[in-house]
Amino acid sequence: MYPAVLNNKYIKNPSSVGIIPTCYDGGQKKSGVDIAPGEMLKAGLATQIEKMGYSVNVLPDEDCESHKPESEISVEGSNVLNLVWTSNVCKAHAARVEEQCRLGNFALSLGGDHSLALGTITGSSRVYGEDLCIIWVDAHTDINTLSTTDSGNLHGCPVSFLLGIETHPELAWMKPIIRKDRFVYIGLRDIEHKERKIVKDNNIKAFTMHHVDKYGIGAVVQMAIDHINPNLDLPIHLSLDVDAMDPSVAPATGTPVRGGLTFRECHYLCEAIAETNCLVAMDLVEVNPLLGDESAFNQTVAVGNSVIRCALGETLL
Ligand SMILES: NC(=[NH2+])NCCC[C@H](N)C(=O)O
Ligand SMILES: [Mn+2]
Ligand SMILES: [Mn+2]
Repeated sequence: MYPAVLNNKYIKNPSSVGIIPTCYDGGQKKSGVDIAPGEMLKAGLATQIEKMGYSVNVLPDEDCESHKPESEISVEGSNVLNLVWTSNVCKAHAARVEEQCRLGNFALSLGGDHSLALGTITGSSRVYGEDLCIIWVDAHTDINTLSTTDSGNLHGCPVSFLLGIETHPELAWMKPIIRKDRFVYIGLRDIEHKERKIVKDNNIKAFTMHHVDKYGIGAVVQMAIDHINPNLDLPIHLSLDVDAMDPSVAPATGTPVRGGLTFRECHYLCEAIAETNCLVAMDLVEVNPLLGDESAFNQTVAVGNSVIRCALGETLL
């Protein structure tokens, strides 16, 4: 079932990277997040990764328009938008992530908004099962349910579905769900009231920016990894929302929140996760090149690409 076996466990340090672009923007309302994968590739992402010694396979962009239903469903007691469309896109994306993981390739998903994680993490969990550990790096918890979401934006909801806190028949393909004790947040600083309760009631480990200030990023990453994967023998999927970084570092994003990770803190975090040799998949989401001026755009695309390289093992020396 596993893509490859080393020491009776997972392949470590895959030598090939599958880049899976899905230009989806229907999980929120600002246009532009869908052009991010193209811009990141145009800025040289694939060649940069090849230069690190990987073989790289860039998959075609998913045709999100073809997944648009003729009509959307409405959910009682919820103002959720684009449920069917998001489900269709993420289901297709999950199959592509699953395939890359089965081939033993590092599955690198480029979004799109963070609703795409409904697909990215389901794809890797089909291969790695309940061993899969998730590190969710974000300003936001993205753990609204269909009834708690005020915005109706599904990019604020994927975690509740991934952890089995929320379900809907339309998303019944999302199996298996992720173990709550193998999920950890880093970088939080904008959590809605109802989300706080969900995080606490479900005992989900969370390192906010308060913890980063108090302990430093080095200790926070260590504690996060110790929590989900103390023996470093389980596969890790990193879901990185660029808004985890401070808006001065990654300005071109739809829901910026001040007080975020510095340039080095986010790079260090990715370097430290790479050092575990357990990383099997990564998502880079919420870059919106249309928000801000040209320099904000270039800066955000470049920082997105550089954190990806760090997660793949780029070092300073
Ligand atoms: N992936 C993101 N940027 N999510 C932002 C979510 C913001 C807000 N909590 C909402 O539910 O709409
Ligand atoms: Mn966010
Ligand atoms: Mn997010």
